[in-house]
Amino acid sequence: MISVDEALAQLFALAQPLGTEEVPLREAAGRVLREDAVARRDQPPFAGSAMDGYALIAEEAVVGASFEVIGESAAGHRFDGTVSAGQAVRIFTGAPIPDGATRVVLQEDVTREGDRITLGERLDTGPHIRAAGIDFRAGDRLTAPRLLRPADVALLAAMNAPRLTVSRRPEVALISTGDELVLPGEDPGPDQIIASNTFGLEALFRAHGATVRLLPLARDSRASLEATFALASGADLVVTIGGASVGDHDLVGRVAADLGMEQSFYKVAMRPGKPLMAGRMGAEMGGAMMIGLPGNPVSAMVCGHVFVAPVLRALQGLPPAPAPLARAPLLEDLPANGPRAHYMRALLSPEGLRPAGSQDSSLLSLLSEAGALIMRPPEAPAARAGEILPYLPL
Ligand SMILES: Nc1nc2c(c(=O)[nH]1)N[C@H]1C(S)=C(S)[C@@H](COP(=O)(O)OP(=O)(O)OC[C@H]3O[C@@H](n4cnc5c(N)ncnc54)[C@H](O)[C@@H]3O)O[C@H]1N2
Ligand code: MOO
Repeated sequence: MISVDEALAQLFALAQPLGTEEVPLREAAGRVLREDAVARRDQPPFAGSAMDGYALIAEEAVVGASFEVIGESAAGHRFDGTVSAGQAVRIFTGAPIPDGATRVVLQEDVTREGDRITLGERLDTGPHIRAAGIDFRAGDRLTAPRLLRPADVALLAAMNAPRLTVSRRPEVALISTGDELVLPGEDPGPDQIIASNTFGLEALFRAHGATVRLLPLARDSRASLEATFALASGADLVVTIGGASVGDHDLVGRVAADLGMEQSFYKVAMRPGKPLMAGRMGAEMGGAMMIGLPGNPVSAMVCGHVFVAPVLRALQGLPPAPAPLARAPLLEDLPANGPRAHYMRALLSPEGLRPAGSQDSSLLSLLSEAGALIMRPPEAPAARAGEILPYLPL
């Protein structure tokens, strides 16, 4: 059995970054930028007003001073003349500052009669001018690789970058195994259950940028598994669920080996998720990376968060890194941990982390309620309420 860190290192060794494609800006959120985006212009491209008011010469802005309003500068429509002594230009937020003006006085701080304004008692210090290029300059870069968030998309739009080079989406072939499984909406027999983590994992993979080829449910026979594996051909990553343990009907490892899978590891010192396996499929399967998840629903989902999500990020060209952990206070004492890393389902509230009463790896209701997996390293000593513990947000 290897440690979680070793398993991740071996997975990252298998996960070589995929190729790239160009997408329009509107489809860039959630994708990984693979080539630097370069600003085509300064932002703002001119010195602009930060307020609605009057542009004038800063030295003349004293309480009681009076000015002649000689024109208007609005966003998109600059004032073409020059502001001289005793003059002001009506100006609006985002409008270019007219030549000669060095300050904007808020409209709340003046009284206006016809074409004249007089500055009132509560003048602030201004100048309410945004210099050209304070946000970014032509030639500035948003550097790759980078997972593009909505704020990045706004920045890229401002940089006038209408198309971006991003990673191709990894295609995951998802195989669920088991004679007991039926699909949601079907009529299960008395000994059957609904394939569940299949759909949780599909959602998780898609949230991490993948497209998912959802393959038909494979039965617990060599023939069915082989036929289903064949349908995975050409995918970047083959993920199986179930059939990973030591039972007579747990055939995934054996069938994958017969299909030329070169195994990197089997079994990780963690719970849930111990019977995890990974490797690379044979040439006839395109040499795709393979991850075999344990079937217990919580185990499969936990392994999805701890291993598959980081792999999907690495495939898209982000630096290999474990799932990011957060920290929060523990609300109840915890006993010492055993030799395997323990990912404990816990309720996350503003006060902190309350471990779920049962840690049975079949309980999806508890996983759904939990906002966090408390990360207990192997042999962690007992933890007291109030201690700050690392957790994986769900
Ligand atoms: N003698 C031992 N038995 C078991 C061990 C062990 O070390 N020695 N490990 C246990 C652990 S830990 C786990 S985890 C499970 C993993 O077993 P498999 O990967 O072989 O999974 P299955 O046996 O196929 O299924 C387990 C459980 O999960 C349900 N399942 C499977 N796929 C789905 C799905 N897509 N959606 C919903 N539920 C699914 C399945 O019906 C079973 O109830 O092995 C332990 N046993
Ligand atoms: O590791 Mo199993 O994944 O404990 O239920």
